[in-house]
Amino acid sequence: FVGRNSSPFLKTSLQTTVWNDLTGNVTHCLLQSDAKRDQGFDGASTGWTNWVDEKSSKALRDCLDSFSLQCTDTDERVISCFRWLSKCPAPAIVDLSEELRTLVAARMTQYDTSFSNQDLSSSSGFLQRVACHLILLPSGSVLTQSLQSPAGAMIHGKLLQGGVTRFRLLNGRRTGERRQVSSNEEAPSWLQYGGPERNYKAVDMGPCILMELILLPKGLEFKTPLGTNMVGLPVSPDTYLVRAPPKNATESQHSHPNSVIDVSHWDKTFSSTVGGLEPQIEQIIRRVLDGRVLRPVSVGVASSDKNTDESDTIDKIRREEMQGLMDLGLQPVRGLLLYGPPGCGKTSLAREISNILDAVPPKIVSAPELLDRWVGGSEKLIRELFIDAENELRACGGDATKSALHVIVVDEIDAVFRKRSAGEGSAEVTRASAVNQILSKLDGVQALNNVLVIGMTDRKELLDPALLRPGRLEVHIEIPLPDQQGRREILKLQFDALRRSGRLSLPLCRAIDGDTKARMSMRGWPRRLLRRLRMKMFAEPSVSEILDLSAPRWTGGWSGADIAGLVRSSGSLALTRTRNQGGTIPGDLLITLEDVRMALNDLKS
Ligand SMILES: Nc1ncnc2c1ncn2[C@@H]1O[C@H](COP(=O)(O)OP(=O)(O)OP(=O)(O)O)[C@@H](O)[C@H]1O
Repeated sequence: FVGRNSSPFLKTSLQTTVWNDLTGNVTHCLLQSDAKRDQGFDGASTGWTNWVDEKSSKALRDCLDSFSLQCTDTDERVISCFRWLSKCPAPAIVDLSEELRTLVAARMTQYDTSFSNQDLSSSSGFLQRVACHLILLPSGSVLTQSLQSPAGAMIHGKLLQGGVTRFRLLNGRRTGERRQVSSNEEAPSWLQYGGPERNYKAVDMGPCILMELILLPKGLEFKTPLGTNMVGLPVSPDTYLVRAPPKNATESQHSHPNSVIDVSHWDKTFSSTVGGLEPQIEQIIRRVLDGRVLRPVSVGVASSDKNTDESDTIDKIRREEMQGLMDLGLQPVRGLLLYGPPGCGKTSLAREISNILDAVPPKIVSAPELLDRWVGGSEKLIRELFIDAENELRACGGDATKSALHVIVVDEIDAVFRKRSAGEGSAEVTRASAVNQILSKLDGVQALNNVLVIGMTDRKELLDPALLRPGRLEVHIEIPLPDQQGRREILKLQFDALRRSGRLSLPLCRAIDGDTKARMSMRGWPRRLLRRLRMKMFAEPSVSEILDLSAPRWTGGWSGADIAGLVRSSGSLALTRTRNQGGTIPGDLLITLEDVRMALNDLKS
């Protein structure tokens, strides 16, 4: 796409190709609507929306419908800009109004010769009635400040990536909610009118990008920027908005960058976010990831991003190696199932895998979201999950080695993809056809090799056996309750931020690390015997007894989520104590072993 500082680029490339139709339609819509208003349909007197010429507004939306956001260049700057757009870390708006106005001004000369590019001051009133921006929302987020346009403004919207729920705010309450997913042609553009505040919430299935094109009635002008959400592009803004590629798009147009990923540190990256799962991580790397992205020929060379020649060579070697494996019939794994008791880190691990693969922003959905009450609705939602991968594979001429990897994470997979039965209830029929749909996408006639599906469940036994067979979710990895060593690692991870900011007392730090010296010492055995006796007599343990928090006596049978709960509970107890003692949070907050002991009692009772 094009940002503020990109005028030279905009003038050379976009003017003639990409935006031509759009600017033509914008200009036409404004002029036609003005003419309608001049004929007496004054918004102020007959209702604000009456000034709009519906026919030209519909033509403008049809034009928007054919837009999609794609990276069509192999230039590193373009790619990084594209990645930033689709992985924007916080809700943001990229303003494109100036670019659009320049093009509309050029267009206007065709209608009116007094409207020249050199003298925009006379026409600025007209141009100031047009605005266009991209709204970027990370998964599940909303704009920090709602948007508001004057009553009567025409707001044309188009979803370009992900999913969104759009709503209005009336007296602080959300109304008129509409949900839309997917960035393909099936997500139609919409028209809404200004007046009340509006906002957007990204559906929890990955980052969302949408475009708003706003036209104001005569007499109104855009003056102020769109508030605190506004940002500029952080990198050279040379990524473009293009029309959907023709079906026979050539390979060179869509050669997706196969980024060089150094996988030699993956195990360390994983273990910095999830604890106690080394054997499982080792299995995932060996059985799933190694076959996807090959280990670098030389780590030293691979990490030197600047040297493009060397990176290209490595990329070439990787592709050849990947192609060699494919020729031998060694297809990469397309599906991974993580199963085990709740709260043991399945979701955290899946998120980590999809982040590490760093190809296309992962789509993360909860399976119940895929159930739709309308006939064919669930199948459509499932197809939409795979549509980007399908489009890219088609653009690469069906060669998966040239396509980026698309990761799809489906949580609570048992809610939908359970064993099909002969039942004839409508819910059963919907579920069965949803299962069939995903089966065909994973390993049927429409199987996609550029996809990795990660399913998660607490109830593996409920899943349809056809889904679990080799070729589909073929690697099954159990994420069990952590053992003592695992609990110690999770405790260290969960307390890590507090420890690094100096908020943990020394005895607590020792108990987290497991005071092995004290445990192993034989000298203290009479005292230990006394302690055990006291434990039998009094229900509550004393602080001095907690030498190792990971010991079965304290946290035996706990999951990672339980341990995270213990940390939260201890923190809030310390917070209350500090406030009651008149201390300040930045200066005096210290979590002690006594806080943890009380939290243990609370959680166990
Ligand atoms: N192995 C672990 N290491 C670190 N933190 C963990 C681990 N397991 C769980 N947690 C903590 O527990 C929380 C919940 O974990 P997560 O959602 O990954 O579990 P889950 O197995 O997917 O549960 P469910 O099956 O109920 O969805 C995480 O946010 C994390 O804080």
